[in-house]
Amino acid sequence: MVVKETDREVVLTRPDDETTSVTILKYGATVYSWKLKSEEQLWLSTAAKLDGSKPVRGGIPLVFPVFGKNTTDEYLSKLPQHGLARNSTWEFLGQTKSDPPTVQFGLKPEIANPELTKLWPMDFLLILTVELGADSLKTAIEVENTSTSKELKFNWLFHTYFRIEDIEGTMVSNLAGMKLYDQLLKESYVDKHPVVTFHQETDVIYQNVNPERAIQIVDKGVQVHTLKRYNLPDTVVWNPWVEKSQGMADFEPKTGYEQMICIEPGHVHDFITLAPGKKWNAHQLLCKDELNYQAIQ
Ligand SMILES: O=P(O)(O)OC[C@H]1O[C@@H](O)[C@H](O)[C@@H](O)[C@@H]1O
Repeated sequence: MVVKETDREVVLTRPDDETTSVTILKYGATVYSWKLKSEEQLWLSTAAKLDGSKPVRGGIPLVFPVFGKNTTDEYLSKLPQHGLARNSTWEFLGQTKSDPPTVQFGLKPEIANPELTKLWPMDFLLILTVELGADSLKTAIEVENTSTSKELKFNWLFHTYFRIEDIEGTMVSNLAGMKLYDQLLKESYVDKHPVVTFHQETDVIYQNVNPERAIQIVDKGVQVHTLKRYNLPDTVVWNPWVEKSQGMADFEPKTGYEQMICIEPGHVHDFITLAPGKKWNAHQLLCKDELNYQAIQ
């Protein structure tokens, strides 16, 4: 069977290749496993909670309507870090296409986490579409402002945890020349390094990354993941390294930071504002591609 639904999750398998599958937890509509020919592509903490008691540490948590912890907006500032989508149980809307196998999940205030919608009383409809290609995974989001009178102000981000072999042998390409905000230094500057490498905690937001740029994760000269984006101008690059991992109870093993890198495409530098009745769409495509070092224009 291509789509298997249980109370907790949905598993989508390629009809032509049962070793290629994606598993989506209804809580947060969180993709927490994507296997390509039996090989896991995403990192998931061994202490991740999959029982709905907290957002999943790993996979692809969804960040909406706010990235990080807001301190200025009247309503968004009341929400916890990264908003309410990853801590709400979504509705499984079913399979929408057989080739490539595609499923959808929906979230609206009536079913979202009531503790959180109380703090952020807005009208919205989110539709997440997950499409399992032969060697790719596309996650697409549509945000609709279902209010007839109020604007909807939000961030969106796919918090993608990629599985890698060894963080110190890994580099991320095609972000050179981009302006970034370093969340640890609290400073903005242009990244002049030809590639991003990792030797310590990293938490940066690249802004307005040209949509033509495919971000590539390269392990000792070999492309292991390629990330393409639509309508997601910013990219967060995060690795907690030693100390920060120690402080996260759901981050295990403690050496797990060596096998993960978060490359998170989003719209987070500023807010999207949707007029009543309007929709906004974006997607990320995780795939494999030739190594392509793109020149800075
Ligand atoms: O622990 P959380 O809420 O899942 O966040 C993890 C990280 O998410 C990243 O997106 C942020 O840039 C980091 O600052 C943050 O630490």
